Amino acid sequence: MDEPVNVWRSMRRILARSGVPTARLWVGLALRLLERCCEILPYLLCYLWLREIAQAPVDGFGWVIDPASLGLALAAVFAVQWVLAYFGQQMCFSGTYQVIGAYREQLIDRVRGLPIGTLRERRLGQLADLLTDDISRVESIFAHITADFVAAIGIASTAILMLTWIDWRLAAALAGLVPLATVVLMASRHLFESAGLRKHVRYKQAAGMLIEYIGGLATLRLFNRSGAWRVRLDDAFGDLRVLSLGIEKWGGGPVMLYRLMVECGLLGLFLVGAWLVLAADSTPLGWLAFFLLAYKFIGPLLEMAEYLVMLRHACQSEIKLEELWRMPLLPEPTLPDAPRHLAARFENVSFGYGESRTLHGVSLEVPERSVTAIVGPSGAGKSTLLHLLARFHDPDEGNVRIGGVDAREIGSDRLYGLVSMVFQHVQLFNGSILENIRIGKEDASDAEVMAACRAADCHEFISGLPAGYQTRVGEGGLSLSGGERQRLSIARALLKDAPLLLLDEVTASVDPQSQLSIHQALSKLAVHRTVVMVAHRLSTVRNADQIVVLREGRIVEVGQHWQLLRQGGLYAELWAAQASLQGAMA
Ligand SMILES: Nc1ncnc2c1ncn2[C@@H]1O[C@H](COP(=O)(O)OP(=O)(O)OP(=O)(O)O)[C@@H](O)[C@H]1O
Repeated sequence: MDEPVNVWRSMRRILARSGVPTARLWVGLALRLLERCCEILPYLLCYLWLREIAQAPVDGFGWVIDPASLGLALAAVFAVQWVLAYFGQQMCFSGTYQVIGAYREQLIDRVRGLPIGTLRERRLGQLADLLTDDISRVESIFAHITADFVAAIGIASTAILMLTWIDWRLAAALAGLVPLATVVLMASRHLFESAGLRKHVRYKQAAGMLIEYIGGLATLRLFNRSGAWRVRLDDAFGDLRVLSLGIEKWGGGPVMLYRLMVECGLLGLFLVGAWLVLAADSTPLGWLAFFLLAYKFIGPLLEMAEYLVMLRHACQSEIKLEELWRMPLLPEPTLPDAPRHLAARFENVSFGYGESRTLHGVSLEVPERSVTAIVGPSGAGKSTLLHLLARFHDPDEGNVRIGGVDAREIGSDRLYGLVSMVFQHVQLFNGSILENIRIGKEDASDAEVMAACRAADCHEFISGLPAGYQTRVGEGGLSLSGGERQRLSIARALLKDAPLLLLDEVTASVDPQSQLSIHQALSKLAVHRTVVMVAHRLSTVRNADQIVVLREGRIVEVGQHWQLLRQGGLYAELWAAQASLQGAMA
């Protein structure tokens, strides 16, 4: 977040991003402005009444002397104020929710259109924070702070107008105080902003550490390292506390200074006013009215300075959301093309996540209805290669073709209709097992779901659960073992019945018994499909039609198991290493 805070720019961006008519919001704000302007009218009426009593009447206002007329006029003012307040608040709130509702919906749609790779890179917690906490801070800009800010402008300007009418010299001196104090407030802006940026960076680091600490707590405790980590975490949050105090100092300090300047000035003006009365250059009534109205002018101005600080805080959330808005979407073709067959092809593909390259000029044929296994040392780029096929990212150079068509030209809806992917870590959603498997095919009948589960070898364990297919899983539901989750995800993929199947280390974290049943389920899934799988355990890919060996982002060998063993290269080395490990463990 390098962008400096600019309240007006943030507000304009929110309104533009929401794309809905904003008339209701503006009318609501105008009504609230009028309501606060009316707050001065009772003072005016009382002042006129006192002038009548003091026999210094104002032309045209003789009627106020009659208490009934005065009471009626006051009642009318209160009624108008009440109506304005009621409709102003209603329209302000409904206008805000309309704008922010649309802003949120468009942002969620935008997030939906981000490349899957980008979504996987961002921490889910961060995204959830942005879409909940930051949006509600942005909402407060229009729902509360701007309305209060505008209302404060209303009352301050009416008060100064009336003061001008009563004694223009004192009013001019009072108004002159404000620009002076505002200069001090503005000068503090850059200090506040740089402290805000430092806090944001430190907050990101500390939040990342906290998530890591919670996620890895079991491991850290096993290694007796949780205490040491706790100290690191305390340090990070300690720094954050210091920076937050810095924000308060630079954010709140200038407001206090502004307040001090305005109040000292006011004191001076009261003394000058009193002196003018004594010198018979002003009336005691004028001085009293000035005394009361000056507070009505200064009070809202002091509030405005505080609202400005609140607005800046809220606009920092808008800037964070703007980063999300600006993330590039997955480009969609204007005229999507349909793949003509089910073979895939990498043509001189290079790709990197940042500055450094992960894949270098990879070329590979994946024949139709075959099983291709990708193996190699850790970090070689195996998963990245698979992800490019599912268009989690687009290559930096070269093309990925499916059925003869560049994956970029297929369009994501059609592409994801063609592809089923089973990951090592299975995401289960909050809901029943039935609902979780139906993600594979929304309109699948119960019988279809059960058939897929039988084929994936999970029908038996699901039937044994207390609520069977209605058992709730996911957050707050039943926790399943790695192998059970894996088989559910295979059932999901079977139900989807997509012709291109991508498997990313699906048996890496399960026991040998589960491995066996997962492999049996996968063999059923692989029939008549083009399968590309990433595997660490070479014994699981022995029967693949072709094995692709990657090292440091380059293909170094391609062939069948026996060919690669005979070749005596990297695959043979990896095979020998795994065999000796198994021998040692047996
Ligand atoms: N989202 C990402 N952002 C930045 N770098 C990444 C990202 N994903 C992978 N990498 C890096 O790219 C390189 C290749 O990663 P990849 O996961 O494709 O390798 P792999 O061969 O599948 O490794 P492993 O067998 O350990 O899973 C690694 O150096 C990894 O750190």
